[in-house]
Amino acid sequence: MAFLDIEQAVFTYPGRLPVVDGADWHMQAGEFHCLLGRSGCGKTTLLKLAAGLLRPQSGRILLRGQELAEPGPQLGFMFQAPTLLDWHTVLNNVLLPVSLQRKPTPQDETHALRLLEQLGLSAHAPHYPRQLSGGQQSRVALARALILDPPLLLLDEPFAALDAITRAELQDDLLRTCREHGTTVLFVTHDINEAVYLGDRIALMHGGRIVDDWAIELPEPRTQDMRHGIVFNEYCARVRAAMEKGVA
Ligand SMILES: Nc1ncnc2c1ncn2[C@@H]1O[C@H](COP(=O)(O)OP(=O)(O)OP(=O)(O)O)[C@@H](O)[C@H]1O
Repeated sequence: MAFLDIEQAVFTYPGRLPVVDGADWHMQAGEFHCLLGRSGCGKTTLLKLAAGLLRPQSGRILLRGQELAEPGPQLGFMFQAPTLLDWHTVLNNVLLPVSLQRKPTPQDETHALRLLEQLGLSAHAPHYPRQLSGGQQSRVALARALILDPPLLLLDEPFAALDAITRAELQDDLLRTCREHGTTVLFVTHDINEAVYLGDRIALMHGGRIVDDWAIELPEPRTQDMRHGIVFNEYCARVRAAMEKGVA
């Protein structure tokens, strides 16, 4: 039994051919999994199945061996747009998942402030989202996704709208924070370089299925200078060739 098992999952939007068509994917606890595939191949749909936001018409999604019925506090989400609430401060945005369940305690506030500190945002806790840059807003969204210490974090191209340098900084923040918290991560991207940098494993989706799942054996912690190394670029070339062929 893995931490998250997707077994023969099938999902079809009404009036369409199946988008997810017998996908099998198994994720071990504490690993960083990247889901890579061409645009429109069904990555977001598979992520929503893994989150319990959609139910498969056949097949099963098992979290720690239990069939997933609906999204719960065991899951943190982060999407491409930070989707912060403009009328709440940064601190209250981070606390939102707590507020939806109960009144935040002083301990919750301390936790939120610690996450903001880890992400270099301490000074912005009393500010409003409109006073922050795009990269800072993404960091707030990441802190919000982590506030309930979810064992599983699902991210759908969260850094796609950011410039290259901010994106690299956020990638390092994400890796460090998830390692510290022992979070299992499912990260959707169509950027090969990003997938190789972040992933312990990369799953390749094509034709509604996972057609390959590679272990990326780069040293830990990852550092930006690895991107220029031979091994890193060999991984990128291998993954690109598989994506171009459509199969591994
Ligand atoms: N709500 C919906 N209703 C009908 N079809 C949908 C819906 N959502 C997605 N699709 C279709 O399902 C297919 C897969 O979409 P999905 O967003 O899962 O792909 P993706 O790999 O994440 O794409 P991208 O990389 O471009 O974000 C696409 O053809 C899309 O048009």
